[in-house]
Amino acid sequence: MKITSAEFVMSNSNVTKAPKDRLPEYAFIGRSNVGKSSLINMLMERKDLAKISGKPGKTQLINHFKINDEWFLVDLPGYGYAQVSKKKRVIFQYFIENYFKEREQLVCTFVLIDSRHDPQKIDLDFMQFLGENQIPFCIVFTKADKLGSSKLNKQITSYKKKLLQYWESLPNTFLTSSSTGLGRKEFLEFIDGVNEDVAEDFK
Ligand SMILES: Nc1nc2c(ncn2[C@@H]2O[C@H](COP(=O)(O)OP(=O)(O)OP(=O)(O)O)[C@@H](O)[C@H]2O)c(=O)[nH]1
Ligand SMILES: [Mg+2]
Repeated sequence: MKITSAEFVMSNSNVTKAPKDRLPEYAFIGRSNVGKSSLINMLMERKDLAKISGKPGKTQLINHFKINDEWFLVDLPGYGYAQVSKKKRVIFQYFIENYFKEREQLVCTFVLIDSRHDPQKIDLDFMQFLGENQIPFCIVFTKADKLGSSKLNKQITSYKKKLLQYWESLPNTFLTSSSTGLGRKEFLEFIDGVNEDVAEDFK
């Protein structure tokens, strides 16, 4: 897929106010600081389409980007960031949960996992939530540049093994680095394929 346009449409904290266009939508979610916004910029080949920060908790709203006038990409706040006050955290969870439950256009969710980390309860719980709500998802391993190739392979293999303790089969997985562009082609090809598969439903 060639990216011909990528425009920021709106930010909000209420799914009912999200764009009304009937276009297939892809959401990016994961722990704070895992690299959601960076991955979006890497995919779109734009430096600061989505806002990035070294400090966790940068993205605080549901951000819609319209791509090629054909599909939406959604940057979401991270979960599991302890420094955000408890009250705020509850609100985050509520509007994120609502987004996933209510957004009919959502065709696939990308759950981002830092390649260096072992499986963590919060991510496994989130995947469980998606499964229970019949929301299709893929796993995206991020920051692949931070590990040497043998350590990286070992880490990914053991992550998948652990997942198979909870799931009968593995979802699609992607290995990415926003620093090197690793995984960009496969990722965009995947989205292209899903867009074609769902085209009938969006007519
Ligand atoms: N080396 C390396 N650093 C990365 C990569 N992706 C993200 N980072 C860095 O990780 C930090 C967090 O990146 P963000 O893209 O803001 O992460 P986020 O998941 O959107 O974070 P929140 O919006 O706070 O939830 C930044 O300092 C990025 O530069 C990557 O692939 N490789
Ligand atoms: Mg972000």
